[in-house]
Amino acid sequence: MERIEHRASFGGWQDVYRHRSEVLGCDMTVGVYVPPQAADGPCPVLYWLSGLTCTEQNFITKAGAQRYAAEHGIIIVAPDTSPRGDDVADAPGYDLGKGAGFYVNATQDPWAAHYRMYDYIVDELPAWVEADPAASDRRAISGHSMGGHGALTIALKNPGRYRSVSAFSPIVAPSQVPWGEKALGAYLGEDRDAWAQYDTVELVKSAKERLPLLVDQGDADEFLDTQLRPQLLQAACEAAGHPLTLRMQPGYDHSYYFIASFIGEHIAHHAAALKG
Ligand SMILES: N[C@@H](CCC(=O)N[C@@H](CSC=O)C(=O)NCC(=O)O)C(=O)O
Repeated sequence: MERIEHRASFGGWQDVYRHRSEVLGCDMTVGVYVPPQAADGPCPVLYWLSGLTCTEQNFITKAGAQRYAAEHGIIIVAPDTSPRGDDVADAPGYDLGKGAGFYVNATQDPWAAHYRMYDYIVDELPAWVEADPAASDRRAISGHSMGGHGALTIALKNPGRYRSVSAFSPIVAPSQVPWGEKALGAYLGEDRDAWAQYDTVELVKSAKERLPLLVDQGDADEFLDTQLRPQLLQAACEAAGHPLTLRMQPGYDHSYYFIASFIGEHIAHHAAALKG
């Protein structure tokens, strides 16, 4: 493990680490914000999952989350979005391969060798984080777009592991939209039954824990009707009796300007759950 960035921020530290992932078979970079409260004892951890084309840098440089993490005493862990390296498979488009891991465990060649982002986020990354005495095992999870899909599916598939979950502009039904059909088809094969285990709209039907979902969605989002389709989540939650707060935010697009506008409210939401 190597610390490759270390910058003072709101009384704490915005760090970036490179560490070996055995699950992914490559080195990974991870942003870790450590609030000032960590000097006095372990702090809860919010895991942030970024979207297509992102590395750990997008969230830590654009979201403005450090101010709120420092206010509430929350560590924020923001990993890269796929395995990396010369021996890792890739594809020409921005929506498959490097930068587009979709938070699944791939079963198909050439992806299966490295693309195990689900296991990395659920198990290996928290084990690495929680080996540090600054971090507690009180966890929350959030993300944007592909990362919103990751946060929602991971929380729904792991009852009891997270105290709260939220998402910005998530892909809620990857089995029904072009980004998801392309990625799940490549990573999992053409059997659509295998896709359901990574599809929020499918997972809410039989969720074992009714963890409330907080979702913010801009109504001027360029991907709203083609890739995101939050009304599918609303209908699935209503049918299943799953608690959902879906906030359509007028005028906001898909960018980090949107995330920066509401990240403080999301961190306050997670802080309330993490304190309890
Ligand atoms: N047309 C874009 C598509 C990539 C894009 O918009 N990525 C979003 C996430 S989309 C869903 O996961 C993003 O977060 N980009 C990084 C940023 O800093 O804004 C393209 O070709 O890049």
